[in-house]
Amino acid sequence: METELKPIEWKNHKLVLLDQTRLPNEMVYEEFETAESIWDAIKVMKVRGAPAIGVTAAYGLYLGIRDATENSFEDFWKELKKVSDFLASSRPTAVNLFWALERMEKTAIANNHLDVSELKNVLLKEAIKIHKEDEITNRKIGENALTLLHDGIGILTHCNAGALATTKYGTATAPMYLAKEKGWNFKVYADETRPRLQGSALTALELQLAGIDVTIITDNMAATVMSQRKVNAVIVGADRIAANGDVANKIGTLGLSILANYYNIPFYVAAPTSTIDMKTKTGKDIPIEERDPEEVINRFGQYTALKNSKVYNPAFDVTPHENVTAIITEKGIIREPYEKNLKDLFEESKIG
Ligand SMILES: CSC[C@@H](O)[C@@H](O)C(=O)COP(=O)(O)O
Repeated sequence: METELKPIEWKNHKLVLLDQTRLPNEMVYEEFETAESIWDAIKVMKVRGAPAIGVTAAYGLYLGIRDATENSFEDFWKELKKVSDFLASSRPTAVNLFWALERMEKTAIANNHLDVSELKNVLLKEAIKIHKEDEITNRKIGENALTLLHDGIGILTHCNAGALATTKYGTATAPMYLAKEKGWNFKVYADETRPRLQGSALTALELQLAGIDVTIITDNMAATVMSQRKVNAVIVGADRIAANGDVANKIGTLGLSILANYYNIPFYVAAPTSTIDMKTKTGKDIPIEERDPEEVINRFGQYTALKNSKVYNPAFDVTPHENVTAIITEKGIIREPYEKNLKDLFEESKIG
């Protein structure tokens, strides 16, 4: 098995995605050339994780307008907006999807004086820029996060906020890759993350391939490892952070934050500023995706409950900002009062 996983690649004028639904057993790379197939890849989670969805959607938008025949900007814009709105309907929670599409739209508007063919090239360049920036951003998140950690630490993480959820390093896992580079001795506990098992199938896989000491636990074992003092910090990613610091992330994150607070363990959220949605006031305003009940009751083609069972399957939950020790971004570490400090960060960094 290859040791460096490449979740997203732009190659020979096509988008190549590592099909994450087949991990950890098979490494299958699939090529994409249409917005429709990319919409489907996001929906069925061949590609998943907030930053990775954003990067994929940016390429998807380019692929959706690449063969457009419109000559005037006005007609081209109508087509572009149609493709953008379509891609935006693939998944509702991770704000990076909307952030990347908006950035592509703004790029089109800023270059509306160009020939449509030149404009298409500018849009491809912007998608590639979004892709490349993600790697740099994650490394910076890792460097900032490392200042809060120490050699010998035990870290618990949930879902996959790893390299597979981004383009490299991940967000929650970025300090782990950097700690490994520094030769630190540390242990990671990866929650299995029911129902789709991103923790065991993806996080444990990528950390193991990187030679990082990772132990899988089922979600209901988190309290035990915390009570046994095996964990000194919890680090998770985020799908959307509201302006007041409330964090939407993979279902189960809220429970972990409550446990971490009970056991006095710092609870960190590692995310790029593109995951912070200043237009969403609080966690209550974040749309939470509900997924197919089959994810809960059908495991690997076998029912584990009666087929007609009633099932509730929210894919994300919201952790109130009171439970978050710090939000680690590429631009710095943010603490309470989140509303003020996030506002200052956006104003000082001139984001948005
Ligand atoms: C850096 S990825 C952050 C989040 O997107 C991640 O923690 C998560 O919840 C992923 O959910 P998924 O449903 O697998 O897309």
